[in-house]
Amino acid sequence: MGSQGGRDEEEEALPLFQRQQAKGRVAYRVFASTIFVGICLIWIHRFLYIPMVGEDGRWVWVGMFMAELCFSFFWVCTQSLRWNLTLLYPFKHSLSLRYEDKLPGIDIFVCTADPIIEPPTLVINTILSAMSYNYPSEKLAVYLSDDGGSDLTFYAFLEASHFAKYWIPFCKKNDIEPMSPEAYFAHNSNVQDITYAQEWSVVKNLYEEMKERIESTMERGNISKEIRVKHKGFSEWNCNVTKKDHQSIVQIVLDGRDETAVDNNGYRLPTLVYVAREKRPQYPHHFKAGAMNALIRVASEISNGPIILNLDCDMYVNDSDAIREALCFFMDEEKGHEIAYVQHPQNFNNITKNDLYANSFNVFNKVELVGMCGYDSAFYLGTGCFHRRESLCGKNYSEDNKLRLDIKDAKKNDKRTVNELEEASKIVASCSYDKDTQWGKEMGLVYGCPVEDNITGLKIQCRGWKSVYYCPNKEAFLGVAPNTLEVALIQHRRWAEGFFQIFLSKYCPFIYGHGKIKLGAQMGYCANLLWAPMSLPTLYYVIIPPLCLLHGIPLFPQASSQWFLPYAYVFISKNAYSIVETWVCGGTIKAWWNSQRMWVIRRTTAYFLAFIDTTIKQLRLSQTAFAITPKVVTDDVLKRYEKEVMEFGSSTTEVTIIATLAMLNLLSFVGAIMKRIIASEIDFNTTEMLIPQVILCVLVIMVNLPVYQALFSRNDEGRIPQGVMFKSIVLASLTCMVPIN
Ligand SMILES: O=c1ccn([C@@H]2O[C@H](COP(=O)(O)OP(=O)(O)O[C@H]3O[C@H](CO)[C@@H](O)[C@H](O)[C@H]3O)[C@@H](O)[C@H]2O)c(=O)[nH]1
Ligand SMILES: [Mn+2]
Repeated sequence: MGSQGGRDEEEEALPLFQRQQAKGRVAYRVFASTIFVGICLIWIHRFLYIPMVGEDGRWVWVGMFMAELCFSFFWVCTQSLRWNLTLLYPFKHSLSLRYEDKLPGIDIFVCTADPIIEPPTLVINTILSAMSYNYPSEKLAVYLSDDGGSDLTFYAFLEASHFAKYWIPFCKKNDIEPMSPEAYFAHNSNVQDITYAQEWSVVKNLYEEMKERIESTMERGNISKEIRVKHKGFSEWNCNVTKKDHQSIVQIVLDGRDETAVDNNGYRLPTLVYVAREKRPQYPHHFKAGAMNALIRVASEISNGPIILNLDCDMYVNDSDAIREALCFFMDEEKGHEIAYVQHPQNFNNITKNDLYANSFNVFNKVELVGMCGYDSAFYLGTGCFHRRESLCGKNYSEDNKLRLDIKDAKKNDKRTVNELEEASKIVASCSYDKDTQWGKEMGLVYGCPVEDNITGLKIQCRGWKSVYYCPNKEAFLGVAPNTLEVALIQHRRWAEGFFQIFLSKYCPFIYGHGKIKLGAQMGYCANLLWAPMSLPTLYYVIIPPLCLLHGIPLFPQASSQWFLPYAYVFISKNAYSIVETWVCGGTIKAWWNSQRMWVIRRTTAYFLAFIDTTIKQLRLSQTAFAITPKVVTDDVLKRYEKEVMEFGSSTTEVTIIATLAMLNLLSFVGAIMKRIIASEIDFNTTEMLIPQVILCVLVIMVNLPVYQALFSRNDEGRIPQGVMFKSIVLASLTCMVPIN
């Protein structure tokens, strides 16, 4: 007994999580410093060798200098993300030992916005996975916000609530992971394990049948009379309900307080609530931020869990212990009370081997976010994030927040009936509720920005809270990444636009965060916020050097000069480092190459268009819409994605820019060579001076190989349309004829 007590005390003294600085920091800092020296030498060279007035290429030279200054500044910002890598390790066993009977209530929020773009089967898989956590069910409440206001989604939701009674005990008993039935059955199509083979096939059949019912209802496009009579909730959908115009709908489908609401094994079920907040055309609904804020208020009426987990509808739960791990941070006796949120990386279950569209965020997840955590200012990424309700609702940090997590029981004694709770919730979910209040300003997620997550995270940190980033070996959540170029660019355009808006607003981290968050964190934020303006130097670099090559104007020191060294050193060492970084983070070399292509494409298209949009909007002060990323594609497109063939398809501005830039580099290169061949006298001196531009041009051409294929040698639907091809050739040729000096 005595020794047992001693062990407990020892155990009690231990923290619930540990912080560790990554190895190799000193080596990296030395390396980065050498690059910085190289960059300074480049500036000196640019400055000393500006062509004289009247000499060829004076202005393009100045332009190169400016572009390089931008690249340098941006590079310095990205260094802050690598300077101070800090990893966190939670101890979930200590948590169970100390707090198993004091675990707080958790509210899980799932957002969906459109039954076509985000099919209900996808949504309910997320819901079912969230209901099946290894966590006391009566302490879990799962809320779905349906901005599509669709009875089809509601129908699928109801089906899920029935199926949950089989699925949750099945998961808990057999330690099933991932807890999304779709993902689980896709990966385990054949069970050998005899002990639960029978149960397995029963559950699988139930799932398949449910899926079929939902899908056939989706195909029909409306809810049949037989189904309608089965639940009172359907009466909310009368003929006046449209996506953009309807009353609040709140349906508590499962009530966790109800001790008779049990699964097939007799265990309690989590609370399950469907919410479609009121929408009226004359009220702005603020997209996802508005949806989240409505959920915060509705949940405060019903379960009021002190911790909120926020998930996008396509992000299912992959690790059943993720809540417990997150709680280790919040419940740590010494540091826990400072932490506002615990962000997980965004991982995806549909990334191809060589990550064709650079969607995996490998380096971002494993390096840059870890770097932000070093400043206690992890980004909020909008999904896969555990929030402390108080900090999300606008509370400032103060020392005496300590362990306020067990306010959980406050709602246990709530004697209101389900009906009364629903009515109270409808009021807080109405569209006029947050008009002229602090919601969207100081409370909840911030309105008016397409990257509501980033700006909300920044605001929380500036209120004094810390935030942590936790990247476990086993992914806690898995989502769906865009699998066409178009969608990938839509997403990046939205982000770049939102980021740049933040930079230009009063929330610019250097001003707003000054004195509130560390300088490294301010710089880290800006490494994202400056995506859009970084398109300009990038465009300059892929347009001007090839044109100057064509016109015989050298822009770099000749290869034999000593000034060439800093250019070569910076270029080679930076890229070599980035290859190693990708590889260490688990990517292939080809993935790195693909990411270079996407880097050029994103910057010259999505970020550039975002730059223009933002600039125009700054003048007109209009609000940006949130373009939802579609999550399903046709089989044809999917096949090409799996074979890693790029999908260009339609004649968008983006594709035109991509094709034109590729053609421009090709034409300049070929033109330059032809000129040298035709010219009777070759001036070896300029030829040598042009070598760096030849290298640059060849690299751009190589990285664009899939673009040339899509222009000239493919005939599937994903190729670049002929109209775009002609347009790009004409545009590129015209550009080649522009005189340069
Ligand atoms: O009016 C809206 C629009 C979107 N959503 C939901 O927001 C989520 C994210 O939308 P999605 O189209 O999938 O955008 P992504 O580009 O994948 O989202 C990333 O970027 C967003 C910010 O731009 C973050 O909010 C997301 O969490 C993050 O995953 C989805 O669950 C949507 O259902 C709404 O609830 N209401
Ligand atoms: Mn998404």
